Amino acid sequence: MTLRRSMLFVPGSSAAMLSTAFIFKPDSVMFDLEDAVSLREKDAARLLVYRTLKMPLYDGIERVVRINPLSSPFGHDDLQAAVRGGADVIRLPKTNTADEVHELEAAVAEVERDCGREVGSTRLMAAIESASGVVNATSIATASPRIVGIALAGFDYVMDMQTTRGDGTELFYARCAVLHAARAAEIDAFDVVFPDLNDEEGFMKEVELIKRLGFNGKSLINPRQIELLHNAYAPTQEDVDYARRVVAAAEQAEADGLGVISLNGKMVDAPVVENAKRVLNRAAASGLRK
Ligand SMILES: CC(=O)SCCNC(=O)CCNC(=O)[C@H](O)C(C)(C)COP(=O)(O)OP(=O)(O)OC[C@H]1O[C@@H](n2cnc3c(N)ncnc32)[C@H](O)[C@@H]1OP(=O)(O)O
Ligand SMILES: O=C([O-])CC(=O)C(=O)O
Ligand SMILES: [Mg+2]
Repeated sequence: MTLRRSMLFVPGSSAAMLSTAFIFKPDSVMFDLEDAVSLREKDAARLLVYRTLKMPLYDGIERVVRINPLSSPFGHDDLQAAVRGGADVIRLPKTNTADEVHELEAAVAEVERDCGREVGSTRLMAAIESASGVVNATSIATASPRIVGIALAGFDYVMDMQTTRGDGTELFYARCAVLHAARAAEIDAFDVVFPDLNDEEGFMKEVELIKRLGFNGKSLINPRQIELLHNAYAPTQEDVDYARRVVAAAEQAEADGLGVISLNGKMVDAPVVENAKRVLNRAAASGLRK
């Protein structure tokens, strides 16, 4: 089971953060060349990220690079550095249409061919940051077999919608649309960044909501948020005990030739058993909640 609960943004212009972020053990690290980097620092950041990718610091952590849009003066240079550096995933920001993914896919294949990397080995991710992106989420999610996930990017999205971040009501439709597009395409779905580092309660409330909706995880901006997020996604001992009882009861029912059965007054049928197995797999992959 590949866990993608936490995707930690690391500004590509910060040599200090680039050389230490692995310590915090996010599931994925995202070296940013886009909005965390000022115009003056774009070239230096690209070089720093390339050098970081070439170092063996991030073994066991998925390395994502957020490039600038291909229509910007930086996008193609960013892509060269990221693909040649050996990034696992390229994250395209501000994705509005499937055609932008097709354009990225073709550009990545060309760099892969040029640098001798296996064609198809670089994965893609699209960030959806506008009303058009949300409306086109399904075609974006299915635009390329290289796409491993789509992410909702809340800050640009609320700007486009002429509103601001609040209690989550403003993101409700977009979250559901992005999530359904991802699930229909059988790829991962990532929720927005939570900006207030001191509001732990607000962060946890948001995490509970997106976990309940079905997101795989969130983009994060600060290492303090990683442990909280991983812990919230980990099953409890109680969840695991119950899941084991469900699986054992289902195996007994199967041996007895029964379909649906009841366990302590609760119906157990195929999807319930499937869910119990998922809980056990997740516990094996992530450990139990502390
Ligand atoms: C809308 C968007 O596009 S969001 C995506 C773009 N934004 C980003 O990439 C921002 C990433 N995050 C950051 O730069 C920082 O966390 C900030 C600016 C938000 C807050 O910074 P600080 O107030 O210094 O955070 P904090 O006090 O928690 O930092 C503690 C330590 O963690 C480090 N740290 C903080 N954030 C990160 C990070 N994202 N990656 C790696 N290390 C980090 C700090 O450098 C500091 O290290 P030190 O103790 O060795 O000095
Ligand atoms: O991609 C993200 O998660 C962050 C971002 O750019 C936004 O919220 O606009
Ligand atoms: Mg953005």
